[in-house]
Amino acid sequence: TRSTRPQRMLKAVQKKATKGDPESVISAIDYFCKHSEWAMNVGDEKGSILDSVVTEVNPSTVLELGTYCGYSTVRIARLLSPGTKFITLEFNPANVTIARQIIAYAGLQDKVTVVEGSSGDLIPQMKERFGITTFDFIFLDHWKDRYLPDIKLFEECGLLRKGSVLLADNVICPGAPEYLEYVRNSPRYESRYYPAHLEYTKVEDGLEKSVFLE
Ligand SMILES: O=C(CSCCNC(=O)c1cc(-c2ccc(F)cc2)cc(O)c1O)c1ccc(O)c(O)c1
Ligand SMILES: [Mg+2]
Repeated sequence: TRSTRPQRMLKAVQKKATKGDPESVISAIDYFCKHSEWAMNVGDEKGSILDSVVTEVNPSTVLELGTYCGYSTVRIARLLSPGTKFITLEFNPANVTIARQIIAYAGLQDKVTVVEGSSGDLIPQMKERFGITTFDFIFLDHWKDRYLPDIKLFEECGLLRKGSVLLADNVICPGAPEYLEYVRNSPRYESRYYPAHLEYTKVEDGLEKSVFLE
């Protein structure tokens, strides 16, 4: 049967990138998405903003929601200090299989744990299953209608501390209007919008960075 887009993306990485070199894996995926097939990776423009926020926060604990093929996982993992705890959640088992291979090709398999399941089920298990007390940095890039319920879940589960940074992709396209309204109007967050474009297009999109104040 016909291959899937993630499978073709993995093939492009194995063909074009250098094993153990995260930069070449990132470039190979961006090239594939620009010249072969569009895919919903955060991309190079928003990816550079992600890089700068991760570098600024220099987190000890990181959570990514929505691994997809592992592009942003590689972007984040390549910047982390040794000993950082990094967990990424993916709902789709086929994506988990591809992401693990792309992350391993970049040589970053020891830096991150890819967990299959839904954020709604897994977030309440973070403390007991992964020994997390709070997250220093969270990247939201999963179902856009899960951003708001999941940030409330982080609060309820006591997974945020004063200064925790949440960075949300696609707040304009496809959009997360309820999430934006919440973080921009809640006294518990200091929010800032980083304008950019939908990956590999000229369509307006951007990232919202929100710092937990409580
Ligand atoms: O990862 C998933 C699967 S949903 C993929 C989310 N991402 C998107 O939908 C997404 C979509 C677009 C886009 C698509 C078509 C367009 F025309 C325009 C934009 C762009 C992006 O950058 C995206 O991130 C997951 C689900 C539940 C969980 O609880 C969990 O933990 C994880
Ligand atoms: Mg996205």
